[in-house]
Amino acid sequence: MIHPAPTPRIVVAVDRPDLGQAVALADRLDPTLCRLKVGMELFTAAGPAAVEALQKRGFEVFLDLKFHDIPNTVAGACRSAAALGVWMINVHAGGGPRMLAAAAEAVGAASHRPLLVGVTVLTSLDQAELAAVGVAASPAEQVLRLARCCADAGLDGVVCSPLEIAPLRAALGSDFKLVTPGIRGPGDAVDDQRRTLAPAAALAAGADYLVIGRPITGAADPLAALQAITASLDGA
Ligand SMILES: O=c1ccn([C@@H]2O[C@H](COP(=O)(O)O)[C@@H](O)[C@H]2O)c(=O)[nH]1
Repeated sequence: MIHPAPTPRIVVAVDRPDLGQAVALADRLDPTLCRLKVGMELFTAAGPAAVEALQKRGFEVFLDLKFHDIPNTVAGACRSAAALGVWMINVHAGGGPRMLAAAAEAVGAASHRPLLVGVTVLTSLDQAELAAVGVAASPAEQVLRLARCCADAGLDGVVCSPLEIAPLRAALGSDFKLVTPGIRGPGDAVDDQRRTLAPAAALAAGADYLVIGRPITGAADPLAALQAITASLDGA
């Protein structure tokens, strides 16, 4: 019996300053092993052409622009993003229930419906920095609060750190998508991330998708790094 290729769980963050460098990186990766994430650095430099170039190479694209504005503006941005034919888009959960509902409604009405997830507490934030911006709750408490807002508004899931997966799964069930950046193996530089976990541990905890940038894109051989992480997920 032929088994279909499993859906890639790894989303590689193509944080590159221009289209040429983004395409060069994509050409050193493999769409059967990963999806790609286009974030604000690349999209600001190259726009929709970046999405199109990566899609043409066979990659599904997570457009990570973290929309955060008044409901009407975010709804329009979500419509424009959906029209690019991307696999997933996101908004900041902190935009509030009405903004989240407007985003969900806009995506629901689109002819191509991407997954819509809400960014909870950035994985670069720890308890002290969260307190500095006026949030007294722990990161885990705040993530859960924002994730409930996302679920209530009809979003498909959230972006969270892999450390918060267990309480989110318990509260929001198995269909709610958990997308986790902050992925670092024991030998990796932590960089600016603060709430991190290794790839296999994140998957075993129940993450749906692992967003990984520098541990792959900063490697001398990005494909070898991707293959090694993919192999480490086997059985997780
Ligand atoms: O909370 C968040 C939300 C988004 N990101 C993005 O994920 C990647 C992570 O890259 P690394 O190089 O693996 O740190 C990056 O594009 C961020 O913008 C996040 O890290 N945390």
